[in-house]
Amino acid sequence: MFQLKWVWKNLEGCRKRYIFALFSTAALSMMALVNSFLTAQIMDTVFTPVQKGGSVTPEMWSHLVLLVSVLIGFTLFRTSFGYLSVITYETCSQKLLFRLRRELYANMQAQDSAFFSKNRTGDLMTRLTGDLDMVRHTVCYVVRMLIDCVVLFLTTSITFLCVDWQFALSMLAVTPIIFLLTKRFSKCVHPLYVDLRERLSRLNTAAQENIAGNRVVKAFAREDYEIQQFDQKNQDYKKANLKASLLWLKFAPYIDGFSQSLSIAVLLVGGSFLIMGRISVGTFALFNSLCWTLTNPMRTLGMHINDLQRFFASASKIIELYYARSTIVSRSDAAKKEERVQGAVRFEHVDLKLNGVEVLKDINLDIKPGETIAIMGPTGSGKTSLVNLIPRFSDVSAGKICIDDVPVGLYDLKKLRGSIGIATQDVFLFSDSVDGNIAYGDPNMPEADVQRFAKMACVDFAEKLPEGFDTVIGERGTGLSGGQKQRIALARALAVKPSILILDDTTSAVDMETEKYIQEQLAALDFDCTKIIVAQRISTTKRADRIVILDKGRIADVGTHEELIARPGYYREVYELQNGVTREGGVA
Ligand SMILES: Nc1ncnc2c1ncn2[C@@H]1O[C@H](COP(=O)(O)OP(=O)(O)OP(=O)(O)O)[C@@H](O)[C@H]1O
Repeated sequence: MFQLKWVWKNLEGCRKRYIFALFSTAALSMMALVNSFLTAQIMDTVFTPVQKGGSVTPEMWSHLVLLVSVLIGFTLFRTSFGYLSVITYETCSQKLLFRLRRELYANMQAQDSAFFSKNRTGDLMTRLTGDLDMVRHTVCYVVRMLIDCVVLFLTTSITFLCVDWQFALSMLAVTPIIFLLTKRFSKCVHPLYVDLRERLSRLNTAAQENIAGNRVVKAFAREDYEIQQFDQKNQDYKKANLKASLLWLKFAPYIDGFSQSLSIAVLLVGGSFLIMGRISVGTFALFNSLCWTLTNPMRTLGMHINDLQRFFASASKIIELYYARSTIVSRSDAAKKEERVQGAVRFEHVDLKLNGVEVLKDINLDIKPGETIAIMGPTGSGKTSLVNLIPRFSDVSAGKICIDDVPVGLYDLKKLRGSIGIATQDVFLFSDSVDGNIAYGDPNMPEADVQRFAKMACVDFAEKLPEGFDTVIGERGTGLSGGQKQRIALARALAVKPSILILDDTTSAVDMETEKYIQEQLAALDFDCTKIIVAQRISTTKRADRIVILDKGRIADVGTHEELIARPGYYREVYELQNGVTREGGVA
């Protein structure tokens, strides 16, 4: 039920309209009885006397015309009112959908990397599409139908009881059985819909991963395997769907059967009462014509409860996302520094544990403003994890990191990240022009600046693209080589004129000549910038002021290129390996 409360909370701004829509549904359901009443009136006051041999008087004609006119007028009114009601439901539900989509998307933007590693993309997409649509469907249709069922059933029952309680009770006798069956069905179907929702999410995740990784699939010629895997998930989803539908089919014959028995009761009991003269033809016609207003709610209630259970399963998933809070947020007392960050970075006894795995241990490092630090170490030694701590992509488990002597946790997150330019190991470019990608951090960047940073990062190849810097690249755009993508990512990081520039293996796919040019450009930046460069190539690290060697999450050594090649250790080994130098000092 908390799901409905949450929906109500989010209907803020259109609650009055929604209440109007709910009441209009109740009113419309009650109005459904009026036509039958008017028909019964016509029968008892006009048709029956005539059939009994009475003469047709002018009063009868005028009474007939009046009642038929009221009937037509009322039907027109009911139709227009119904139209207004549906429009109100639609506008409220669309408004709710728009708001939820926007808030969920904004909340997702605020999540940290732990959230994205825990939640699969396909699952998040399911929440933002199918699950949200289920919420809209419920607000707009299911609730309306449920109110219609309940009000129609209650008004008809009360009317029947008022007109002839014995006749009414004979018809209502089976209703408790139907309600018990519906309740049982609702209880049984809920876990099936939770399972169905999970299988849909798995299916979407499989499709999304397959689309994203289609090149790997093709490279390993694993299309058949992938189709087989997808088929399996598709089968699972189909089975879960069938299971949920078949459950309704198990209950439906009983519910339908008991509902249909009402018409038999009308004929048997009503017919006997009519023959005995206990009730008029009009009363019989009223019970007969309103029989559907009792049977229909009972027959369809199960289906609407079916939908409601789907809603509960979907809404729970959305609410999880809606209330997900990142642990990495700006503190309320975060310093609102306006001035430019100087770029001094200090690690003090920093430990980092990720999912229980000790990734960094007792890191101590003091980086001065403007210094260039290279970080090197074997795969998995913690280089990326170390640099990720500076913009708070993750938070330290112990110790602290200060920028300009202020702990990173005390910075406003936007200010902190706005002072850092980062080109990550996995280059991601948006489906936008080369220009747009470079100016991502500042969409108002003058074209001259874009060109300047593009030149620094050697994005000269863009001029040869079909539409130059306006060529759309990224997911749906022109294909680029790994090195070209890295250069655009570097230009994007430089373009925000950061106080701290972090390059995580950014030039690994760039040729030596281009790399040399880029390094010269980085050394001559026209703004103050501390550079932290993760690299595996000696050609990249040798120009750094200091080189930090990481090993198994600890700092194993620190020194200049000359100092490190002078002593045995990881750096010298890599140097010798990359330069073809033998132990004895010769060239291999
Ligand atoms: N979210 C995580 N949960 C658990 N362990 C993690 C997580 N992220 C990274 N690790 C582990 O932390 C260690 C350091 O990873 P990191 O990516 O920082 O290494 P790296 O030195 O940058 O490696 P590479 O040179 O291959 O990029 C690895 O053993 C990795 O498996």
